[in-house]
Amino acid sequence: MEFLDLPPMLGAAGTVRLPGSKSISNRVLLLAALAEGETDIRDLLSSDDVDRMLDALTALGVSWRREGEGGSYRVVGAGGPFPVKSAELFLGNAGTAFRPLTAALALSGGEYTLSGVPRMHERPIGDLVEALRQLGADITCTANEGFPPLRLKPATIRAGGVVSVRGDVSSQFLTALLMALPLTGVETTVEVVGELISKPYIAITLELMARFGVAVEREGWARFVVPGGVRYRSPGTVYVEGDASSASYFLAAGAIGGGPVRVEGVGRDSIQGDVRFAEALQQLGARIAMGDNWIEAAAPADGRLRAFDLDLNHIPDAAMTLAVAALFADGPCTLRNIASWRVKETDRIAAMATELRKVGAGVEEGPDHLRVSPPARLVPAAIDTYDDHRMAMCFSLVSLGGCRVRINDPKCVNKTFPDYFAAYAGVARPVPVVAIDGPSASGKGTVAERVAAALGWHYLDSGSLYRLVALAAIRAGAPLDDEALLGRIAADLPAGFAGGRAWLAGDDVTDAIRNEACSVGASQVAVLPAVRNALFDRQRDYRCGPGLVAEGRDMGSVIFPDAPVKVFLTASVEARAGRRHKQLMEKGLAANMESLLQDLRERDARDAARAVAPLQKLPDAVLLDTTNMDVDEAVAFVLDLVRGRGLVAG
Ligand SMILES: Nc1ncnc2c1ncn2[C@@H]1O[C@H](COP(=O)(O)OP(=O)(O)OP(=O)(O)O)[C@@H](O)[C@H]1O
Ligand SMILES: Nc1ccn([C@@H]2O[C@H](COP(=O)(O)O)[C@@H](O)[C@H]2O)c(=O)n1
Repeated sequence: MEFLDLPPMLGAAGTVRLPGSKSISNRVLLLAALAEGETDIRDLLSSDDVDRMLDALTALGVSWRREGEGGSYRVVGAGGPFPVKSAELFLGNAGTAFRPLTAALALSGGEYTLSGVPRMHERPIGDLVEALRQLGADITCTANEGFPPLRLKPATIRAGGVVSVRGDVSSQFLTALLMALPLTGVETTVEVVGELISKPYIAITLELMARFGVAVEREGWARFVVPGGVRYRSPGTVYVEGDASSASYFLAAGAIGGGPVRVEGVGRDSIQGDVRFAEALQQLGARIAMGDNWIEAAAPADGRLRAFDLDLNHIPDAAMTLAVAALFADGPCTLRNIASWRVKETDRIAAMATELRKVGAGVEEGPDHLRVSPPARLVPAAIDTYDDHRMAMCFSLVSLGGCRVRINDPKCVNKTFPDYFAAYAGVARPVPVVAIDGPSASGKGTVAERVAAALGWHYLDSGSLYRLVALAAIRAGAPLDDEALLGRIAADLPAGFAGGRAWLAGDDVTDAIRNEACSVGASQVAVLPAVRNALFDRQRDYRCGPGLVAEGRDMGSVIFPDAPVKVFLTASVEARAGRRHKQLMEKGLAANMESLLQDLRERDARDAARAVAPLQKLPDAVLLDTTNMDVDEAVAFVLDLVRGRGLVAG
């Protein structure tokens, strides 16, 4: 399973240019394909779901081409039903392609099959099929009645009169029917059975149909009259707005992470219902500003989001972002009227509940609601994403709680926002790390500790952890090459640092772990992958705001590969042996230059030669040779690097 590790973040601020709206992109493509004339589309979303629609249009004989590298496309409309009368279409998990194409093809007089990924075959389509059958369409659900795959055959379409369609499972059924009906040329009334959900999506449909020359009359949200004798006509050029659902992650990032975060591409003039996510965020206390084509969010004045209890039926997609924002609220939060989540890319109510619990939240799950109680402290977790782009994008926000989070299968964002994580990295500010690696007795510990003190940051002496494992093993009489046993000792190590001292099972072992046996033992246990794996997350947990200075052998290569400052601190082996000799003498301990030299050479060789996480200077690490440098100079050198990277002021 591929994964992406997001480090704990200090906050979020900046500007994001949004990708095109998925809902608008796929609707505009279909309308342009059915219209008379050629349509220039600007800022079309580039994503898996849009690719499925473009592939389908090609298979159906509609000519289109991409112009240049951006989102500019030209579609040559068919001026009515699709010209190709027989095709097999694979539509992935793209509901915005599957449902509207089903309706348009059912009225196109050809023989077609439509299928998708297994999850698509679990997502209901029976209400749409039923409505199309009322018009005379010949549709067979080839596996399970009411679900894809579908087989469509030519049939005599009896348009006119009244067609009823349920509106309480997915609003896409009504969208599909409305967009297809002008193909019949006969005035037809659509009556919605049950309370229509996600009304803003129908508003998008009507707005876009009007731009393509078909004005639908509506009575409330229950009756829609599609006129007869009209055809879609290209409006010439259509601009696709930025995706308002995608905006929700960045607006929430601004509200949680300080902000301001500005999204460009949607604003006051948007036709997308999900812009109302900004209003919801405002009710949580976030400070929101809006222009015609942008929205900006910043944290509440007192820094903490307020608990909420909201009906979110009108913004079902963006509402998922609120479920994760609830982790940062000052009390339990309730999301109501979200039953449609159950039939989306995954059962989003169940998935959200499972993953929120992993990060420590208390969650009550109902048929159409979620109640989220924020944890006192977020817990690092690996988040499963269920092949659902929104799960991946929502849970990236956990990192703003100063908590690292792993996103499994991060490429699922390709469905709507292939560059999501790059965009998130553009606004989220990771807790900075200065990684100092180098050979024994080079002065890493001395320099790192002083740099940390100067910056007011946390300090990690990773070598001490290997020393503690060695000491625990020696005390337990464990052979230092028994990998399985040593791995268990490292995983359950009852050790820590407090008051500048190292503790093992309640004993102060600060001096004990520095003795000869522990020094040699540490470098022996450090070659064992089971030991290194067991200490992996333990070391990463030291990364806390405002920053961390970490020293060892693999800080920059393995534990904190994204550290903005990496230093390889070294000195000649003679200088190092001399320093260690002086250090030991000052402590009143016996020391012999010859044996110190030999010991350092052996440890260096073992550290550099081991298969896992060997000691090495990485290309992105700055070499700091302190052979002829004193401690003050070395510390000043590292502090200059930190300031030069803009990680601290001054
Ligand atoms: N640039 C320097 N010039 C002179 N002495 C130094 C310098 N840097 C460190 N020292 C001294 O060298 C000794 C060893 O340094 P330190 O313990 O920090 O090394 P280390 O790389 O962390 O070692 P180890 O890997 O064994 O933990 C200390 O007494 C320290 O004061
Ligand atoms: N990141 C690290 C740190 C240390 N080791 C091993 O532990 C030994 C003791 O480390 P000191 O820095 O306290 O000398 C060292 O010799 C290494 O073998 C490591 O592998 N990775």
